Amino acid sequence: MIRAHTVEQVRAAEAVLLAELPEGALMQRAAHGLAYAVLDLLGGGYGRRVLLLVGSGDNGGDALYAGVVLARRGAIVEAWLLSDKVHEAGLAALRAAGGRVRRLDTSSPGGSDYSTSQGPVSSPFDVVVDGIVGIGGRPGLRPQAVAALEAVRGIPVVAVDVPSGVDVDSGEVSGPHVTAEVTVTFGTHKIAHLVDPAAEAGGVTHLVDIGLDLPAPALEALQPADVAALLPRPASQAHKYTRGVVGIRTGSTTYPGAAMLSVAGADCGLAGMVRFVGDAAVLDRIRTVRPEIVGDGRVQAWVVGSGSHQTAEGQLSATLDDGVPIVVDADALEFADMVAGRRAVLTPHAGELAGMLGADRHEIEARPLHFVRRAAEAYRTTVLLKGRHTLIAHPGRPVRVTTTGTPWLATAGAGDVLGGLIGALLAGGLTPYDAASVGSWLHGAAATYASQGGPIVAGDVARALPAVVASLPA
Ligand SMILES: NC(=O)C1=CN([C@@H]2O[C@H](COP(=O)(O)OP(=O)(O)OC[C@H]3O[C@@H](n4cnc5c(N)ncnc54)[C@H](OP(=O)(O)O)[C@@H]3O)[C@@H](O)[C@H]2O)[C@@H](O)CC1
Ligand SMILES: Nc1ncnc2c1ncn2[C@@H]1O[C@H](COP(=O)(O)OP(=O)(O)O)[C@@H](O)[C@H]1O
Ligand SMILES: [K+]
Repeated sequence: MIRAHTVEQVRAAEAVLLAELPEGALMQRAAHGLAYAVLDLLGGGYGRRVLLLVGSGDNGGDALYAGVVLARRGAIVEAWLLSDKVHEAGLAALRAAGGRVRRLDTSSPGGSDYSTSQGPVSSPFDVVVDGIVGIGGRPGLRPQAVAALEAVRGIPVVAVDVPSGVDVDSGEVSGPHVTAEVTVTFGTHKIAHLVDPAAEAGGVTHLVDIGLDLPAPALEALQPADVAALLPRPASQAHKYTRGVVGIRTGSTTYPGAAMLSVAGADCGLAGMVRFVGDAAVLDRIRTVRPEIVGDGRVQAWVVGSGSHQTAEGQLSATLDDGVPIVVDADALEFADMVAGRRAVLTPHAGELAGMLGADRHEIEARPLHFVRRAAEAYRTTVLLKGRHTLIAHPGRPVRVTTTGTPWLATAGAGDVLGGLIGALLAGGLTPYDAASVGSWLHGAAATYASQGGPIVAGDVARALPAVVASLPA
């Protein structure tokens, strides 16, 4: 499991270690981890040109001490100081290691004056280390930082702890911020590493263990071993009914494809049987390609909503009496009040969640974590907000984030496959929270597997599911 903690949690854990360790030890751990990540990116140190952007706090201190390590490996290191106040011991160490230092003229309102006692900016750099702000920063960047970043635009950036300027605890972005290739973080992931839009700004995250002892996380991301452990697998004495039956009430004569794709997601082999309840002509079409699909009967989970058109309300209310968990998707989300407080997974994309909460789609996209939590509280059930990094919220549980997938998954009908898959996992006995997060992980992994870097359609995702399940650790 990848776990992410709030700044407050990190500060508290850090305080315990700071009291135990010699002064500066924690920063040395962080700086060494950072330096080795930079060496990794550059393929070595000797002769490489490294620019450190150094802010006023310990984030800048990390950058300065990493600069020391890099200078000792033969790198040509230059630091641009963005504030009159900097980590003095780190600065002295960098100077002693042969690093060059430029003090930005912070009196210049635009912050664009880089002329210093040592002359104007000259050579380009191989990498920029963003030590502007870390977990102590407020969202946005000051003009000096913006100007410095502008001057080095196009050069790969390694962010220290977080890409400066993002809101660390929400993953929101409300002003200028760094966009990094790699973010090197310490002790644990922060929320901004996993939640968009900040997560996208940080590039690949590299975690350096500094020995923090941390409480339960605010956020978590399943890894293959977690998915393998949660996956419902057939017992040796299993039969189809003990494995669970999933019922699909989706599609319509107008949208038969939605029914076919929901069934494809459900019919991935993770449930014992799949029932389709709907238009007879649609069932006939499904059976021409999937002869194993049966009609109405008892189920352990329902999937309702995609392509239901005007029948969504009736389809949803028809499922309620069974008292089994329900996946509520697409057209049925308008009637999600009906499942408030029940075992359910609501699966909106940003536009659908906007409709449910009376918000604007752009607001949801800018603050997905805030809104998915709000929806889970409002409906007192599991809510899965689809996107590049899908979020799954359930009252009282850490939000789960899905980091599998590819942008090629943004294709018509992919959501129908996901709904069916989550239904199969519910039928297999997972809780709505686990079914949603395991389903979302498998769906993203299947998309990546099917895509191999190229385009895919929704049916390809469903077809790849068995191979992805088979590739999980035993
Ligand atoms: N915790 C841990 O376990 C470990 C932490 N470590 C490291 O320490 C980092 C945290 O250091 P920190 O607390 O000194 O805060 P940090 O983020 O460097 O700077 C905050 C200062 O910046 C300023 N400022 C604020 N907003 C700004 C803005 N938008 N744009 C520009 N400037 C802005 C403001 O100062 P001001 O200029 O307003 O006086 C504020 O005081 C952490 O991220 C990690 O790298 C590791 O070394 C070891 C393990
Ligand atoms: N940029 C992206 N990167 C990765 N996955 C994405 C991206 N955009 C959307 N997705 C995923 O693609 C799927 C789209 O589902 P949905 O919006 O319901 O489409 P449809 O209604 O056509 O089935 C979701 O699983 C979502 O998480
Ligand atoms: K930073």
